[in-house]
Amino acid sequence: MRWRNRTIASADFQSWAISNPLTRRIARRDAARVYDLVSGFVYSQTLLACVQLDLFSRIGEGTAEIGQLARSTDIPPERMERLCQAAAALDLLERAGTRRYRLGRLGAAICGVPGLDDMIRHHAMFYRDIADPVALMRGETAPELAQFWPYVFGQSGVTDQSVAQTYSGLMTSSQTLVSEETLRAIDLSGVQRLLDVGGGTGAFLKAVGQSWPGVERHLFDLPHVVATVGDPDLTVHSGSFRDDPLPRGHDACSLIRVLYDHDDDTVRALLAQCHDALPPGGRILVSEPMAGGEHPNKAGDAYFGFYTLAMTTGRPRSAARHSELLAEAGFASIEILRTARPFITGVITARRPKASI
Ligand SMILES: CC(C)=CCC/C(C)=C/CC/C(C)=C/C=C/C(C)=C/C=C/C=C(C)/C=C/C=C(C)/C=C/C=C(C)/C=C/CC(C)(C)O
Ligand SMILES: C[S@@+](CC[C@H](N)C(=O)[O-])C[C@H]1O[C@@H](n2cnc3c(N)ncnc32)[C@H](O)[C@@H]1O
Repeated sequence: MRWRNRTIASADFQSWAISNPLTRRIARRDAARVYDLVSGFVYSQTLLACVQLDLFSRIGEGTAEIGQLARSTDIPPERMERLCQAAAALDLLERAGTRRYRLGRLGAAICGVPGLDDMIRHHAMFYRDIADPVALMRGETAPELAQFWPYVFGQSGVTDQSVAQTYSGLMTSSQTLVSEETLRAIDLSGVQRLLDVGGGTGAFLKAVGQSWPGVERHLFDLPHVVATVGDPDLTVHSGSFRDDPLPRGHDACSLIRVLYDHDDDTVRALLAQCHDALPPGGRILVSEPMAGGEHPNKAGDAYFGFYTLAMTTGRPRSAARHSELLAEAGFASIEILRTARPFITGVITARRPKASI
């Protein structure tokens, strides 16, 4: 590996490799990947500008002309053209003639992902937090994301409904794909009563109701979060898993995008609580984006690694690490399930052993 890296790092080797028919393809591909890493933040900001200016919905299913887009967004036409050309280069838009554009494949896909628009908008804040990544890593900054998700710090005293609604709204809309992936991976047959711990406003349980209508659904979350739940089909329990016991009488419990918000001590205590609250044979389900461990991945290790750093709490964990923590809490029959889009979520299930230890 040392020899490989010394060779690739040589400028002479690089110019030889790009013109040699045998190595040309790999050299070109790696050079383009390096270019994308170097300039990726500009691509993300191009996307943010499109979203902030509502370009995709302004264009809709038809086409739009530069002058029209410029007027409706109050951007000078020459600059609007620059944005549209940049977006077309990224397949967000497509040229539909001179100075006219339609949605590109990726622009159309973004319109179809529930909540992605809001997720992209809130990245303006995340982007400011990682502007000086070294200062962030040294803990010398006061990241805004830490203020945006107040519940993570156990601020159950947060009573401001507008704060609760903003973050619950983002969480709910971003839940659709997570539920979809999770429910595709798991089989809930045999489950009679499911408790969704940290279930937010009940988006996952709503999806469970559609796929598994026989399952009785219970939600546990902080008081100011459950205050906004109005679904009569859900039984709502309010409390904090840090301070209160979990409700009993369920044969399964789920933790969807909950563990990565917290440090290992909180996770250990929460898993132990889930174990105690379940009957022997009861199932636990963990679903959240996961780090790759020995095979680091972009969503878990890069995106959520930095995201949780900016939140100043929590960390993404690999499936192997989750399995260790589950085993430590007394769970057995641990299964790592495959999802079609692991960047959306990874899924693990386990059981409290019948002869409990
Ligand atoms: C039909 C024709 C003509 C051709 C067919 C060709 C074809 C098959 C094309 C494919 C088109 C297609 C279906 C594309 C679909 C694309 C999709 C579904 C893309 C989905 C992308 C999803 C993304 C990018 C999701 C991003 C999610 C993020 C960034 C989530 C962040 C979550 C956060 C920050 C949560 C925070 C919670 C906290 C605080 C950490 O607890
Ligand atoms: C990242 S959100 C996930 C919400 C939902 N499961 C989803 O995937 O959309 C984490 C959830 O954990 C809840 N939570 C955080 N700390 C909690 C605590 N101490 N007790 C109960 N719920 C808590 C939050 O209120 C929030 O709804």
